[in-house]
Amino acid sequence: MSELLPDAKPNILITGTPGAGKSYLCERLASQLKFEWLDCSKIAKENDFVEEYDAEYDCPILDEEKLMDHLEPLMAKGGNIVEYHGCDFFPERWFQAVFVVTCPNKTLYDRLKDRNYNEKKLTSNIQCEIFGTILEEARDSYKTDIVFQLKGETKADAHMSLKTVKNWYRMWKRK
Ligand SMILES: Nc1ncnc2c1ncn2[C@@H]1O[C@H](COP(=O)(O)OP(=O)(O)O)[C@@H](O)[C@H]1O
Repeated sequence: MSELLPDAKPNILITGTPGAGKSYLCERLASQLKFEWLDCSKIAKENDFVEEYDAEYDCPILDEEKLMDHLEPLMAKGGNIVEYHGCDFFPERWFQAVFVVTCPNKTLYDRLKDRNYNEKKLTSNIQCEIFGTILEEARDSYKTDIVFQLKGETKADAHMSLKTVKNWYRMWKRK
C-alpha cells in the first residue's frame, strides 16, 4: 500500500487483552471522530476468515492472510479505527498510532467471567494482562513513539482515553 493520500485521515489500531475495554472505546471514538470502526473479530466471523477452531480455548483461530487481504484496500483510504486483541501480524505501515487498552486484573476477571470463558481461557487472558503481553507485542511490532497505553476500567478512564486519542489526532493533523 502506498503512503496515505495527502488529505486522508490516519489509521489507528486499538488493541489489548479481551475484556480490557477496546469496543467500549472504539464505539465512542468512531462516532466522535467520524472514523470507520473495523472490529476484526466481527469481520473475521462474518467472512469466515477462520483457519480452524481451538476447542481447548473455545475460540476460532484467525486466518490472518484473509483478514489482511480484506482490510488492505480499506486501510489505503485511511480514517479507520481497527480493533483486535492482537497486533503483531498487521503490516507496520498501516498504522499512524497504536493504543493499547489495559485493565486491572480484578475488573478484567469479572468481565471475562461474565462472558462465561472457560477456566483455561480465563486464566490465559488474565496472565496475558498481568504480563503486559499485548503492550510488549505492540512495542516490539511498531515504533515506540506511536505506541500509547490507555486505561479501560472506569467511565473516567474512557473519558481520559477519548481525550488522549483526540489530542493525538489534533497533533497529527498539524504535521
Ligand atoms: N471505560 C469503561 N468504563 C466502564 N465500563 C467499561 C469500560 N470499558 C469497557 N467497559 C465494560 O467492560 C466490558 C468489556 O468491554 P469491551 O469494550 O467489550 O472489551 P473488549 O472490546 O476489550 O473485549 C463491557 O461490559 C463494557 O461495557
